[in-house]
Amino acid sequence: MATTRNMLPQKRLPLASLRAISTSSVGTFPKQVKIVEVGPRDGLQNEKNIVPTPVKIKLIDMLSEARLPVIEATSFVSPKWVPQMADHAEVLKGIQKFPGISYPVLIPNVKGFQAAVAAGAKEVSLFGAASELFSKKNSNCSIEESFQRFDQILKAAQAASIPVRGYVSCVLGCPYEGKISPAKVAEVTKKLYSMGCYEISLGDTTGVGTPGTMKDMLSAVMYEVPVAALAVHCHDTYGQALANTLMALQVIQACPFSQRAWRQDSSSGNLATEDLVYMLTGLGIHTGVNLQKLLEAGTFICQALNRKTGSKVAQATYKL
Ligand SMILES: CC(C)(COP(=O)([O-])OP(=O)([O-])OC[C@H]1O[C@@H](n2cnc3c(N)ncnc32)[C@H](O)[C@@H]1OP(=O)([O-])[O-])[C@@H](O)C(=O)NCCC(=O)NCCSC(=O)C[C@@](C)(O)CC(=O)[O-]
Repeated sequence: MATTRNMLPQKRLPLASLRAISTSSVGTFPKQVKIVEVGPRDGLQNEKNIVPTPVKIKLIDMLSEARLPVIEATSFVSPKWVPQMADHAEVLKGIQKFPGISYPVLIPNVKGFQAAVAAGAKEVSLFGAASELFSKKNSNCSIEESFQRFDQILKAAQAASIPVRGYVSCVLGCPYEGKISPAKVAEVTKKLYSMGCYEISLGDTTGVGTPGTMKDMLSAVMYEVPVAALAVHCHDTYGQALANTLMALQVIQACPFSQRAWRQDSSSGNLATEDLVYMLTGLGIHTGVNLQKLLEAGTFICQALNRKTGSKVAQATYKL
């Protein structure tokens, strides 16, 4: 059975994920954006060598110091599928929980949900796909079967008063199926929303999207799901993540049904959080993130992994 290392694109570190809430407009952009940092999960899950648990914990603590409002800490998936995340319970228990910061974890099924809650998770994220083949390769089930799993998770989560966020992968293309229709993305997203996910993050898993395809996809999804429940998760494999993020911010802000509130989530293969924060700050958009401390967290994980940073802002700041 293949692992996700073969299924998902190789990623540079550090990673960024962003979720935006706009309370009023700055030109055509939201005034405020909520960034969901996914580096400790989405980035480290693809590392060739197992990253030591203390390194993961220190990274998350440094990201907390940088005041990322949401930090996806780990995933309670099968360690046979993703050995990198096998220390999920130790990571979740070992990190400092800063007031006002949430630390959701990824789960694929009820078994993962129960293990996550036992380790102290207060929020979980489930993940589906708009591509049948990707669903099969990532979760060993069809899209329809994944809904049955989600139903079980959402019932268990409701009983435990745990909020559930949803991901839809391959919204702008699939590594196995190629083009994915916006209508299919809208259908899967609508299903997750109607089942009870409070927010759905639309993932450009392989980073093939462009501002054009982002616009078309979002237009279809926004027709079916309230904008306030949407987020985007943009990988940077083709260098489009910042542009796609910008387009998503504009499209959603322009939506007449958005009531000036929407959520965005942009992650990467990988868009560096530093670059994202730099761009948003330049647009006058508030994130609450301390860029200097974020740069320090990026430097820490790159040194720990013996990796050159993928962040242009870090390269420029430190003249790398
Ligand atoms: C879903 C399964 C488990 C199905 O995998 P399966 O092999 O069909 O599962 P199963 O139910 O037949 O169980 C097989 C074994 O796994 C165990 N097992 C079963 N569940 C769990 C669990 N939760 N935690 C720990 N162990 C588990 C289970 O107990 C059993 O153990 P055994 O009896 O053989 O010793 C598997 O396919 C899996 O774990 N997949 C996760 C793959 C993954 O993590 N991918 C990356 C995340 S998705 C992503 O990155 C996209 C995203 C979110 O970032 C957005 C984007 O970029 O677009």
